[in-house]
Amino acid sequence: MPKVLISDKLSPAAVQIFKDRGIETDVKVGLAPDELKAIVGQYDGLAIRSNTKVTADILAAATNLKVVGRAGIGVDNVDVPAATARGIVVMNTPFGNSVTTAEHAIAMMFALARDIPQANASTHAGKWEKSKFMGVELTGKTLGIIGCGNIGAIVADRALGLKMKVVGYDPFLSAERARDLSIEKVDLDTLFARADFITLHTPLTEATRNVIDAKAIAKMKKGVRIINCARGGLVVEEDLKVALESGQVGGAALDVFKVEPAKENGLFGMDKVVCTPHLGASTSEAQENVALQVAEQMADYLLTGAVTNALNMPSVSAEDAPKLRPYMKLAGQLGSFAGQLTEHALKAVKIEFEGHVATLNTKPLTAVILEGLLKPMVEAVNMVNAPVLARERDIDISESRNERDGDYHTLVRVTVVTEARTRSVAGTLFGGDKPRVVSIKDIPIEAELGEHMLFVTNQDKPGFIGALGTLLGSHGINIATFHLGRSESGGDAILLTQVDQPISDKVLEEVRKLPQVVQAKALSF
Ligand SMILES: NC(=O)c1ccc[n+]([C@@H]2O[C@H](COP(=O)([O-])OP(=O)(O)OC[C@H]3O[C@@H](n4cnc5c(N)ncnc54)[C@H](O)[C@@H]3O)[C@@H](O)[C@H]2O)c1
Ligand SMILES: O=C(O)[C@H](O)COP(=O)(O)O
Repeated sequence: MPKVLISDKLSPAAVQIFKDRGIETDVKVGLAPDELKAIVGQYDGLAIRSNTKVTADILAAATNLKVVGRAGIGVDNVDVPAATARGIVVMNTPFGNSVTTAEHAIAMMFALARDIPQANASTHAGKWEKSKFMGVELTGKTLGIIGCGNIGAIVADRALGLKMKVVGYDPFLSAERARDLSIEKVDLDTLFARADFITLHTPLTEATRNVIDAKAIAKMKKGVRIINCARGGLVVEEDLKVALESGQVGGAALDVFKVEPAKENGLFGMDKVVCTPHLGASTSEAQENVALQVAEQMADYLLTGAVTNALNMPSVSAEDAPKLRPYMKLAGQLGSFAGQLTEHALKAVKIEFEGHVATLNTKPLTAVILEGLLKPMVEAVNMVNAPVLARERDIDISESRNERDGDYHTLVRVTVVTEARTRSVAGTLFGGDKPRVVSIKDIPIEAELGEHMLFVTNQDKPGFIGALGTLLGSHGINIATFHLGRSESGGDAILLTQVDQPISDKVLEEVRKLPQVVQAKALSF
């Protein structure tokens, strides 16, 4: 039975889902890194929010971990490359808290426009400072949205409802999507020049880090109000402080900080600053959504292999997972076959899907093929990190799909280009779920791959098969299956035989010395 650790405060709905799905669940919130490191090796899944830092060090101790589930959006607290390298799937819940966070940004905008937190504190203090708090109307003002993804788009929608003008900067926002959202797409300097309010909704990346610094602030309208409900590192807090003091920035509403938990910060106590402690996602609705989603996704992955919302692996639906299972085996075998035959640097891999398989989600099959292919060359490769490793090695990967049946109802062909040659191997499923190799180097053959195999290319001449059988017999090697193929009579021939024990280097050398043999390889699957 898989075991999951919940290490941040999640709605109890998550525990219930895990329990209902037969997954043992421990809840241990607030563990110090060393405490987490000491126990993480016991678990198959780790469910977190933003508090748990899933570092490379923690992952190194997570010897059984298969999935990290982030109940929320940002995964900047997870070392995703380190997880990928260890074959650990990292998934999030990209939509569960978007509305709630967008509403928080709008609430922050109102708070800034009308000094609500300051007026609230003053009124509670019995001061009745009616003339002190003079706000601004939002109607007719321009809101600049930096990052127009899920949350940015909802903020735009709400702002348009408030009769604001909305300009947006997002290099990945298409003109068509901007039109659909009624956002005027502008460049960053134009946004700075036109916006009365600026709200940030990008992830924290190298491109977005410090996007609001002194230089950027100098390009903004005097008195601009800035809202950050995305990530702390987007704003240079020291520069913001200077701009608030000078009046260049008229107010700032911050839900996120460079260092969290933010117990001390240079902006705290400033008159024009409104702060909340990373509450963007904190509504009962959003927390219920993300907890349910993450638990379902993690349970699906651990129990069925279905992958949803993974950041480092292609998605596989629960419906597709059983259909893909026999193909995963076939794909792994074909990749492994090609990888074990490869003796030179890989330049390109061409993967063709024909017939029924082309109607399925083939991305996971490509990942498994690459895993099999790279295994003889790269230590610790798995289907999660194989595409990354292949890219790092400049291997050109192409995939084609043709839903029409060819000679077979379903076929996967892997063609490998190395510095020395181009070689292909193809396979199908017999009876819907039994992998068979049906062509090697374009020579037809029909073979089931077993644990220990001998693959030989030879000249099609009489006497070879008898000689090989005698040689294997003289070493006490029992032949389980024997498959032959040839391009034409007397031409190139191939032989693939399954034997009951591994073939030693000594036996292989003797096979290679048989007069007709061009190449002989012991393969294992
Ligand atoms: N305060 C909170 O509690 C809270 C809650 C939820 C999400 N968030 C944060 O909000 C952010 C946005 O979440 P989302 O769900 O909208 O993400 P999203 O991926 O849907 O949208 C992010 C957008 O940013 C854009 N982007 C990327 N690089 C950019 C750049 N250099 N300049 C401008 N735009 C760029 C992307 O194209 C995308 O459209 C994330 O960082 C997330 O972690 C915070
Ligand atoms: O990225 C997110 O989803 C938000 O920052 C929410 O973080 P939290 O789950 O720690 O509140």
